[in-house]
Amino acid sequence: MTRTPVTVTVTGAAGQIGYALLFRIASGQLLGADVPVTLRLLEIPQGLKAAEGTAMELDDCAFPLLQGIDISDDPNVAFDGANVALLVGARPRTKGMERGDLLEANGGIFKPQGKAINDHAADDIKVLVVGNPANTNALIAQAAAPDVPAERFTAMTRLDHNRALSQLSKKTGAPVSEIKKLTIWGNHSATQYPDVFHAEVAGKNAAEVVNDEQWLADTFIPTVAKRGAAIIEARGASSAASAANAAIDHVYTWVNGTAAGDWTSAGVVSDGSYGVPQGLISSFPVTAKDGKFEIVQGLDVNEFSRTRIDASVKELEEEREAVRNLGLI
Ligand SMILES: NC(=O)C1=CN([C@@H]2O[C@H](COP(=O)(O)OP(=O)(O)OC[C@H]3O[C@@H](n4cnc5c(N)ncnc54)[C@H](O)[C@@H]3O)[C@@H](O)[C@H]2O)C=CC1
Ligand SMILES: O=C([O-])CC(=O)C(=O)O
Repeated sequence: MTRTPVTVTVTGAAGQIGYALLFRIASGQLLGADVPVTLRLLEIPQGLKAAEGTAMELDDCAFPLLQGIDISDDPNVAFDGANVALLVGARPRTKGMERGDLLEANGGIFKPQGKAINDHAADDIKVLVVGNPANTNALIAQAAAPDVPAERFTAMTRLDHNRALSQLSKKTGAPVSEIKKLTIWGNHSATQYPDVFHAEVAGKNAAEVVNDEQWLADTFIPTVAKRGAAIIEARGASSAASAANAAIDHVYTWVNGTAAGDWTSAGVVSDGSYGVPQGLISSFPVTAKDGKFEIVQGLDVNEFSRTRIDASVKELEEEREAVRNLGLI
């Protein structure tokens, strides 16, 4: 194998998403079946032993593409030379915690990680933030990395996108492979807006195929937006394998591109498109080409969509204001 290995740093490596993610990265599903990888696992000191256990299991898979595994509790070490960073580890909301407390606790994680990426990562670093609140954590990390182009920081809404694909497939009877151009707008939260108005089902407009605005408003949108909570209720733990799968999809698409005639959804830095204030990390319809995401331009946004996009963007603005007041950005 002659190709230089790609260094992939995963934070929260000993957590449940980490456990579902690392083996797929090492097997070549993140970057491609011919791309060797070196893994860097970042954990807090209490998580190091479990991360070592996961590294032992990775060894035991004898993945041909896996060139090495390093484990650290120091972001400056873990992000050194990183080409791809998956920021999964975050402080979960615990009982009695207000939103401000959650943002502050996560600021303590994502600000130093953003700085470590700024100071130590490779020039081509691509960052995906999975840990919640993902969009605002991505904003905190990005603000702490002034030397890295802002568009290299993204937040994960691909799980929401995949959830929407699956729900629309069930409703219409069309396989997911026949559904194109779905969009998740806004925040990875209950205010997100899954939009089918530009989507296609087997080449036909999805909203016309469904032809049921009440189903969209009362069933589809809340099912997708509240799916995370429904999984927690059913499983007693938050989504892990599906979240890891979406992280794989997000990075694979970012690196290898979107198919012609389709797009995907990702939380990316707004350039002001569709009235989303510049600088917010908001979910948009995006294409990927040559390792870059681009926001799909020129879509008509109807009244039904406008109200919902605005509500989610308003929440993102409030989160940005809160972290600004906390001195995190
Ligand atoms: N954007 C999305 O679609 C989704 C986001 N999530 C979020 O992903 C995050 C991780 O979820 P799980 O793996 O289930 O959580 P988990 O609690 O099982 O694992 C988190 C891991 O992060 C580690 N960690 C905490 N602080 C860290 C730090 N400063 N540096 C390195 N590691 C650190 C912990 O020790 C733990 O091992 C959560 O915030 C969750 O809400 C989950 C599902 C979907
Ligand atoms: O709700 C959670 O904590 C996990 C999550 O983000 C999701 O499943 O979408």
